[in-house]
Amino acid sequence: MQPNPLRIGTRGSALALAQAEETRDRLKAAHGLSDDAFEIVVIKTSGDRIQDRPLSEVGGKGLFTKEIEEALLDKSIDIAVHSSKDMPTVLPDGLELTAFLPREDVRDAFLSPKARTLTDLPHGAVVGSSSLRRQAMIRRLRPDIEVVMYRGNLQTRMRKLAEGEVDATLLAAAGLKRLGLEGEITSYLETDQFLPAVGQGAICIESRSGDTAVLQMLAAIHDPETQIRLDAERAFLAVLDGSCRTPIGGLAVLENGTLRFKGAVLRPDGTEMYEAERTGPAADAVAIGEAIGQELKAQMPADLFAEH
Ligand SMILES: NCc1[nH]cc(CCC(=O)O)c1CC(=O)O
Repeated sequence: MQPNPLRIGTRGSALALAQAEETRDRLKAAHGLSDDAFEIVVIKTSGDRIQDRPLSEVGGKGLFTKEIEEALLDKSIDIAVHSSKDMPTVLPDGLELTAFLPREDVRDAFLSPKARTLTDLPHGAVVGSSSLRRQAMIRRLRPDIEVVMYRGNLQTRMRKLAEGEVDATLLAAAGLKRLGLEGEITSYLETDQFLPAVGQGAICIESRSGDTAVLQMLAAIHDPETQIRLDAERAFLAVLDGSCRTPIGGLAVLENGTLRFKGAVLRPDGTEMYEAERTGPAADAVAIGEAIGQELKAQMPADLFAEH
């Protein structure tokens, strides 16, 4: 039994809170604990403060984790709950991703009051997205569409959509499902056409290396399959030095101990895409992810990620 409550650090957005609560509820169920065994500590990050510019302009990944990692290191929290998609590939010394929850839907969702799918949108329609990957993939599939920058939390984005500021938007299905907003999804973008971001749909827990009490507690809610998939995806991203400036997609799936990995890099304007795919034993997850990263690096022109 924990003498002191386990302090769970999280950002304050509705999605971040839902993820922290899901983690707490899984820990409660696994260990037969009550709510008083936990304290959810909300931490405001630089990423939450900056709302008016694309994340790729202000420094990208890391913006949503820095202040939370400082709280882990100074021991004002015990664990941090994150969207794996938002995690940099390199963590500060002394911190590790020590657990992954079972992965949610990895797909991107299409939301529009005007058309059922991206393909059905009228010529010249306006689609809102702040993700360079989604922007590039939309432009690749529909060069006629105007893609506009679209930030803000989920609720803000849905309001802008309802008010007709854009004709459609793309969001991670996982986030909408976790918020009980699955009903807002018009259709799904299948992963063979529209490769998700590395880590999409996976909640990860970060804690201090060697904090054995916490590690023991987390072991009961950890999903090893999600970890294997994320090991491959994060190794892939690390080779490409992926940040929010780079349109990159990557997805690992596991079938009977075999890992299948597909990665893609795109020119931001959607005019070029380079893809690679490979299968191998789950035990080689990191090597497979790295190999795909190297393969794409060798294929793609050096200026692919240059500003346009
Ligand atoms: N970058 C924001 C972010 N980080 C994680 C999710 C969704 C949840 C997930 O992928 O686990 C989202 C919102 C979105 O992309 O629609």
